[in-house]
Amino acid sequence: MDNQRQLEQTRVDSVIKEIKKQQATTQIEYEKAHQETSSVERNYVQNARINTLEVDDQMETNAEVQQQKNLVAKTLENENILKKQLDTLKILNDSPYFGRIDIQDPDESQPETLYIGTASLVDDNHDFLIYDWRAPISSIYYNGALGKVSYQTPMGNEETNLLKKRQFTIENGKIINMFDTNETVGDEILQNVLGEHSDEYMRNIVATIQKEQNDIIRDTKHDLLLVQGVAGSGKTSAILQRIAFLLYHSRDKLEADQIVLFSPNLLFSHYISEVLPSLGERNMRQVTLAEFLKNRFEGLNVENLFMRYEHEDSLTVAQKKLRQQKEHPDFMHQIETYVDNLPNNAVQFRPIYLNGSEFFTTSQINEIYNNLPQLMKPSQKFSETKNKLIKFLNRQIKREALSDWVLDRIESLSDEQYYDLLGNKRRGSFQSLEDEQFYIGRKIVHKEWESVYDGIYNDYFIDTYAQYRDFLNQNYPQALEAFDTNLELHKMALEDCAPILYLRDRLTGSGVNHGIAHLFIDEMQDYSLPQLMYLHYIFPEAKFTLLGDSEQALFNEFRTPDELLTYYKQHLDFKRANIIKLNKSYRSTQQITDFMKSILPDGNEIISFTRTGPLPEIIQSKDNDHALQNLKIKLQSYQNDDRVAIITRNQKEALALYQHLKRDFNPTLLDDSSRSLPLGVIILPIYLAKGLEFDNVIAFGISEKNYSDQRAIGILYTICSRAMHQLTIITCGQLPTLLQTVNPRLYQQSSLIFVK
Ligand SMILES: Nc1ncnc2c1ncn2[C@@H]1O[C@H](COP(=O)(O)OP(=O)(O)OP(=O)(O)O)[C@@H](O)[C@H]1O
Repeated sequence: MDNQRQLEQTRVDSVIKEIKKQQATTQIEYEKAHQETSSVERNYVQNARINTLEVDDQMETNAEVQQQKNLVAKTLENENILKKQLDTLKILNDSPYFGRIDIQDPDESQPETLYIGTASLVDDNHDFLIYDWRAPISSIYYNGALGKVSYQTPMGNEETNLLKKRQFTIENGKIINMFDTNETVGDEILQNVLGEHSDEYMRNIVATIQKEQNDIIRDTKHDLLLVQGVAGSGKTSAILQRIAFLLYHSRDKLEADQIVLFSPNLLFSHYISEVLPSLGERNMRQVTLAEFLKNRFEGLNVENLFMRYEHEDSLTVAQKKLRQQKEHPDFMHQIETYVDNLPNNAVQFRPIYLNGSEFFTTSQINEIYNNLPQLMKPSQKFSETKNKLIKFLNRQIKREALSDWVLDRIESLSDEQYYDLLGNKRRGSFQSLEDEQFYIGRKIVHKEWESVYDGIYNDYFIDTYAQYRDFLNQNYPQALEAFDTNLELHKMALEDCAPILYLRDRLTGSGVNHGIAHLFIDEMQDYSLPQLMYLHYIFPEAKFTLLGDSEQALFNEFRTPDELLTYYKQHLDFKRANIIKLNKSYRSTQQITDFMKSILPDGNEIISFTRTGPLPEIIQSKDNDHALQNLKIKLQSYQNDDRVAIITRNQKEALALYQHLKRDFNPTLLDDSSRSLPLGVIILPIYLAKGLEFDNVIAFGISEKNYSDQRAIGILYTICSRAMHQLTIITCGQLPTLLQTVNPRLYQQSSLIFVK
């Protein structure tokens, strides 16, 4: 192997030489392109500034400006392409590839050797020195055992014989590790990767993608892909790789901003933000459900999952029942029936105002709507009403264009303002001066009445809340009081959001976005079905990839993966749905995984990855003061640059803990607006730790009182599964029942600081 290693190193050296050569030439081209863009931009600015007072000049200027604008866009595009090439070459320069496959095609006499890396590299002879990991042929590196293998190409299925599979770890141009493997993409390299410390940013897993993860990444057949995976099984990693794959696979028709990822919180958005750039791709759009809803309910304080989680215990049985009803798909179907059969006189119109007085009154709008053919659907009537309102408005504008106030305004315009209003028209080119004044006058009135246009375009003439209230009144009168109180307080309950938006969009025919091609939802167990139904309604072209872990359901009731699939198939109208399950947990050491799986009733399905570490530690404390004392002793055992997360059940506990520790340990208390993960001691409630991982986790405040309810198992499981290397549980009082069933051999009990 030593000889082999030498040969491979020689190849690495020559590939790096080629990379450096390409870097040098691309850099020159890039600088040239950059200069060109700057000069074209300068030209553009100058031309745009040219004296626009002379009519002929102005015409010429307009045409030239448009031409220059196109030129700027073109040179900029060229510059961006070169910049992307440079970024990719930089990534390759550090580590050109991580895999090699030797294949023998049936019709070839000689085997062929291919190297696989983050991106392709082609030399002057058009030979591939490196194949992109997303190329069709590369899939056999992740999928195939030695022997006969097949892979998908755009032309159909191809077969070949896989003779060798070799893995490398290359750092700064030197082979650190290299070995041949048969079936899986190697445990040894995976061991090393997983043994490293956690970082502020998630890393890509391109060199060690596992077979079942590869199925998720390369799936292009299904329009609903459900990924159910145990904690730490690489769901998030796999979907980020999937996004990179899709961008490559459909590179002619898919752009990063046609992909939306709903992430669980802002910390998580920050945590995963480096993965795609490290693969040479642009990031997709990212949004949290809370941000998405906040944008759509401007001016209202929209409840988010965290608020709901914090207040969960204060709800009455009746309130919980009502919420369940609102989060049932039937509720959305009732809205459909309500909207589709809405009588004319029940549509809740409201006036459109201009400067405080009614411009279009409710009865005017009602009249337009009522006079439309009865057979039209409400959304058609609504858009027809909109068209008619615009026509009325335009007519009014024409009437107003030569009124006294407008003529006065024209008189007082400066030359510059006048030409601005003329736009592409030429002064003096109108049939008469009155025509020109009429033209300018219309522009002035149009500007002055812009808010009326806005009101019509943005559907302000329908009172959505009153409409929803009417729906509740007919179907759930018991829900009215709470809804009214909320509105008075400018609040909106989370369970009302999707139904209201659905009602509004279905009634007005607006809100639908055909431009989104893929929608990803992480932590899907936290979404209600009405929310998903609404997202499917407004993103009708989007293929959905939903990932989650039923066991980590902090907010909703538990459903098994198969129940979920059936449930979604029944209520979400997708044609080709598929579920992929991941059972192997990669994040934590075997000791931590074995411990956390023993908390779950059916945890046996979880397979731990064979990476060893210390047993989880349970420190029993007799009361809260003692628990704090133990916590402080434990914290002293860490170094300043360790990242230690103390995870509590809720924000109140986190805050109390922060007060106790702030003097001695300078901890960081995270809340739902936090965006980054500093080193040192971090305190956070579990819902903010979703999707994240830490070298060391301390679960604090675990007591029988606090952890005996229905949600306790899911919460404790989620807390424990955030730990990569070390897990400590500090209890308060005797061991809670849910830990009593855990086999004592799976943890170490710290007796040193235990006081009876
Ligand atoms: N194939 C792989 N190669 C290297 N590391 C991997 C692989 N799969 C997963 N990991 C690592 O395992 C850890 C957990 O992965 P990830 O966060 O994607 O899991 P998850 O299923 O989304 O977890 P959770 O649901 O608990 O948040 C990460 O550190 C990730 O880098």
